[in-house]
Amino acid sequence: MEALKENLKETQLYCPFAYIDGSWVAADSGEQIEVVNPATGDVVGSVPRLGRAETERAIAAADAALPAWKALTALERADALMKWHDLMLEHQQDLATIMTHEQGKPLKEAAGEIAYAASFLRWFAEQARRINGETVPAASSNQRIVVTKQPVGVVGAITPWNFPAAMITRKAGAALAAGCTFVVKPASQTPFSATALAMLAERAGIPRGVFNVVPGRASQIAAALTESPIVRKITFTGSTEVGRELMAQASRHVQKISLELGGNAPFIVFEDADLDAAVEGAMAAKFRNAGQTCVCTNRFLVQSSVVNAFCEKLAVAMNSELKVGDGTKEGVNIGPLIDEKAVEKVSEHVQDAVEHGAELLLGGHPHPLGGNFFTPTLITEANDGMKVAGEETFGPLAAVFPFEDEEDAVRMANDTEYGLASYFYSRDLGRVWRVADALEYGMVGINTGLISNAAAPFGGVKASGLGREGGHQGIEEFLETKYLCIDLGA
Ligand SMILES: NC(=O)C1=CN([C@@H]2O[C@H](COP(=O)(O)OP(=O)(O)OC[C@H]3O[C@@H](n4cnc5c(N)ncnc54)[C@H](OP(=O)(O)O)[C@@H]3O)[C@@H](O)[C@H]2O)C=CC1
Ligand SMILES: O=C(O)[C@H](O)CS(=O)(=O)O
Repeated sequence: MEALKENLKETQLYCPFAYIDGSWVAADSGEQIEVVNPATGDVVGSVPRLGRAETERAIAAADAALPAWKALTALERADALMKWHDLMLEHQQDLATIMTHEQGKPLKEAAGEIAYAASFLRWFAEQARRINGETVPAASSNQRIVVTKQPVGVVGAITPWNFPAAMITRKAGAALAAGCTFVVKPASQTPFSATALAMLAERAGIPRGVFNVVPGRASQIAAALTESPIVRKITFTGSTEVGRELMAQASRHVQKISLELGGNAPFIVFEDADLDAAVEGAMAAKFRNAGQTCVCTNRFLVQSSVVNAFCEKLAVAMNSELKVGDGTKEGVNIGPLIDEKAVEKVSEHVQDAVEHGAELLLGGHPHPLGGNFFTPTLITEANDGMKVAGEETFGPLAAVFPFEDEEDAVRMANDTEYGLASYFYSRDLGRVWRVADALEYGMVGINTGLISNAAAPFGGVKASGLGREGGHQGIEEFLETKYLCIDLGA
């Protein structure tokens, strides 16, 4: 715990409390969640383990804060979000240090996430002032049809450990810009990024009750959020399994719901691709956050005529560019996985693939550093009978599946229950449009391995979720449409 605070310029950003109605509070039970550094196993600190009763108080606080917050002008809300944005960037290094200690990603990558997270506050501050209604030609001359937009109200959010700041601001930025108030349960493995955000929201002048952070028992907090008719929107990022549960729970009060769930991204390399560019894109799409992102490539589908050349180039890049270690150490760009269970899953996928005929070209085992570190791994001759074909690995395993022709590639790419991100490399214009049209995914990276930015509608289809975050679509998730029919009389 001291190690983290000693590394902060501003130790007050280390906030071991929940944040409800503008107060820093403990759990009613006094229970705590211990947070462990995934690289060292050291205790980073503890936060309160809240439950149903505290969450109900947070919902009540958000409800009480709603009228005044939504009555502000769009410009006033935008200004508050921009102050929060500026404070995030002012404290970028401290926020990154907190994140690396609790989530493990290398400091440079954590600082990048802080900038990415802040970009959502700026994006939605701009969007706040462009929530437009419309008038529609009425059927009769003495009537007027007006369509207006209003905030949905109190929002309940549950977020994952892999992007502990960006997944909160991607939701809270849109919600607050729309005039909603917000209660978020962060992942238990990464609560300090969330409480630091609350500290900065408070300093930005965001009024008490507008933004609340409730670390604690996931099922109890989710129950409190979904059983409350005051909560009008549920927004979740995490596994498809939990997303399905929340969708069912949200049906009780017909709450609006956005789900950003799991993925199984294909990365298709056609024979007409620029192979060097494809390898550069592959490194970005596979190894960001040590492979622990929902948009990371899970399957490399490579045309058989270029599969050997691609694998050779990718192996060279992996060997020369990837350095595994503690994310606080200079030069490290592959940190630990989040926990032992994650290491076991990657090991299981590698072992299963080899047992079913895959050829191991690089790595294939936990890293000599031990603990939660895993050696970046490359296998080829993968096929659809392997676990890695259908399950999200969520780790540094690059699995190469050869294919024969374009039709084969599209069929293989779409052969999954997921539909979040996909990528392909081709320099044939006709192929680019044919494949982009045929891929059953919410997002398609074409000749690039990095697609995430606040200006674009991020989200998936099928088992990867519902709704979009970012773009102009992102704020619509927190608005209701109201239709006014005005009769002007005789
Ligand atoms: N589409 C996207 O943008 C993203 C998708 N994901 C997906 O999530 C998975 C990995 O993330 P991970 O955090 O392990 O996912 P989980 O779904 O396990 O956890 C996500 C959040 O849900 C909470 N949670 C866990 N169980 C329940 C429950 N029964 N009811 C309500 N909330 C619950 C967790 O709380 P607690 O921490 O206390 O257990 C955490 O805050 C992968 O499948 C990944 O692809 C992850 C990030 C982004
Ligand atoms: O949690 C995730 O995986 C993020 O949604 C991925 S991204 O937005 O950083 O690309």
